[in-house]
Amino acid sequence: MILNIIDALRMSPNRYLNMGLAFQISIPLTRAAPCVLPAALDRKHERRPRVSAARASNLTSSKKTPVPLPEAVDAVFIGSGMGALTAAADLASKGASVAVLESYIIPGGSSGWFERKGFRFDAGASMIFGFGERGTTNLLTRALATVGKRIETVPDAVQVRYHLPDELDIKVHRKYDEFLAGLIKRFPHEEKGIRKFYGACWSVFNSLNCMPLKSLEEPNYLLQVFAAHPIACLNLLRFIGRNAGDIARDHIKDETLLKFIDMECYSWSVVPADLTPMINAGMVFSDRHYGGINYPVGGVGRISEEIVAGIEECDGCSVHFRARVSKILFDSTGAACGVKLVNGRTVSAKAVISNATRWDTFGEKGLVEAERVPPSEERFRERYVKSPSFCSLHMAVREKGLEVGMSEEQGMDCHHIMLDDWDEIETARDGKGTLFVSIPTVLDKSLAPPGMHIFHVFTPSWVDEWEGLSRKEYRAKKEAMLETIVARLEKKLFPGLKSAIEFSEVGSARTHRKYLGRVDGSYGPVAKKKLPGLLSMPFNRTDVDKLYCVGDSTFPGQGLNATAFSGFACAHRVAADLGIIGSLPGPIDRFLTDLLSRQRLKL
Ligand SMILES: NC(=O)c1ccc[n+]([C@@H]2O[C@H](COP(=O)([O-])OP(=O)(O)OC[C@H]3O[C@@H](n4cnc5c(N)ncnc54)[C@H](O)[C@@H]3O)[C@@H](O)[C@H]2O)c1
Ligand SMILES: CC(C)=CCC/C(C)=C/C=C/C(C)=C/C=C/C(C)=C/C=C/C=C(C)/C=C/C=C(C)/C=C/C=C(\C)CCC=C(C)C
Repeated sequence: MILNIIDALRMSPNRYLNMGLAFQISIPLTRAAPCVLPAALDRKHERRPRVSAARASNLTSSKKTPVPLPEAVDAVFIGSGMGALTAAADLASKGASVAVLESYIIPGGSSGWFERKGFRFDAGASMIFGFGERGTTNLLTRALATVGKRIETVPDAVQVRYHLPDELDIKVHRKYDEFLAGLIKRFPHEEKGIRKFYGACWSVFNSLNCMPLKSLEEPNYLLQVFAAHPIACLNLLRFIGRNAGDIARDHIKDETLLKFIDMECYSWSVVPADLTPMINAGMVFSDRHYGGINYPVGGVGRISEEIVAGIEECDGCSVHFRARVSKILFDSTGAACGVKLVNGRTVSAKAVISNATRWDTFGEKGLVEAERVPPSEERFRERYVKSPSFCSLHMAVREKGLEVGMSEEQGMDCHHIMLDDWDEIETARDGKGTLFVSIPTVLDKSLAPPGMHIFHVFTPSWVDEWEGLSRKEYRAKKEAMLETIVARLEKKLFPGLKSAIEFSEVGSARTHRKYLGRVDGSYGPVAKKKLPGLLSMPFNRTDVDKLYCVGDSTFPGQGLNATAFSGFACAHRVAADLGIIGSLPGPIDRFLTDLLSRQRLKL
């Protein structure tokens, strides 16, 4: 869901140019001293002054003199999504030299942003998990703290309000008891089942939330975590091969309630409960009541801006924009040893980490040449497919015109999910399926001028719907999507919306493909068939020596908090491989890791 570059350049070319130039920064080549890090997690919040996106980008660079791309680093990252930034920050904090190469002009990938006429829009992610203060699952708070950063957030009292068929109007309150009371009121005959299903989610979450979260393919860590938390580990083993739908069906019989649970899963995993791993459901359905959903003041883009600033404060570490990688380089042993950019420049590295999707890394036109793609990637493609992309509407809306629809009962919650017909949940095209609505100005007024709201509305959409159109037809299709979606929202949620819109922009699956560098603009990999929970999702190592993946193509999948986990896990495995942290003796480590991978791949 990202901006149209032509419009962006038309509106403010210098700004984007400046942003690009601001990041032509580099570093000395030798191994760096560890940063003076990290800030304690309980450090007092500091409200940062609001700055424009361009200025904020310039400010993220703590280094005054632009320096060129490094020739060699410990770890080079392809892309700067949340997975890569977390891993880079963690490695930087451990003393490794890192270079992050991002093809776009700002960091964050799906958690990026753009500005128009004094409005700051979130390009993608807007409902943020993992920003809590307690436990170990608050991985975004931790990713920032790794490089000494922290962001002020606004707690959201309601995670989401569902407006579903069968007049199912459910608010997911931050307070668990309030959410449960609302659901039980609607399905009193299923009280026991509801408590059992969501109770199982808590059981998963509590087990995760008591242990340090690192790489599951680092046997030394696994042994330690088993020794320190045996009950929690055994409990996780009980759930790791299961899907949420199976557990829901163990306890619940009412078909409408089961459809609601499908929607609860679909709203973030884009597959129904049957295909949604229970570990992930446990995280999402519990963290929203534990750490809560918290909106970062100044917009979602602040997270990646701050992590970038933190990385750049570490010796030997840098982040580069307009730095598109065209291929991964290999040495004579077949191990990855660096990357080549589209401009012909190269960076050598002891570890190469791809934050591009699996398809963009190993696919037909991917970063790894066909003859080097290992057979395990074929197995991945047998199990996972690309989810659809989204069509996104970004709208600046006058508060005044909306008052008609904003009765106390209707409420102005930040996030809404709307569906008119259960059969349309996954399949409907042309804006007739599930609508996701995010109005971040409900929580943070600073994103828009006084009296204005930001609406980000999106719906699943496939790239094939947008291919083969002339320029005129493409524009007309965007217009038609806008009309259909606004009409649906006016009818059910926001009367007066149409006339309150000051301006709008529509992003298609093609927009996502282009600006996120994601194949077909896909939201991420989803199970092709019913799989044993998370068991067959690849970890960070690949079958190519010294080449790692990070981000939503790796365990545990989509979501900022999930990709932050993959980042921590990746940094841990890479640090062990580079000898930065201790691990079991090499051959034993390799034997155990391979054994674990082989067993998982059979599943
Ligand atoms: N509310 C939410 O939490 C929410 C909402 C929307 C999306 N998401 C999810 O957030 C997750 C974040 O994903 P992620 O960490 O895997 O990454 P990402 O897709 O967000 O970022 C990848 C980055 O890599 C860059 N890139 C790709 N190929 C490149 C190349 N060849 N050279 C240089 N740069 C290149 C892209 O420009 C992009 O910035 C995704 O799962 C996404 O679906 C979450
Ligand atoms: C040996 C073995 C293998 C094992 C052993 C046992 C153990 C130890 C285990 C462990 C495990 C672990 C650690 C795990 C972990 C996990 C995790 C961390 C997970 C996470 C997850 C998360 C997630 C999934 C999240 C997500 C989210 C999302 C996606 C969101 C989204 C949202 C949306 C899109 C919505 C929007 C809406 C509106 C706007 C309305």
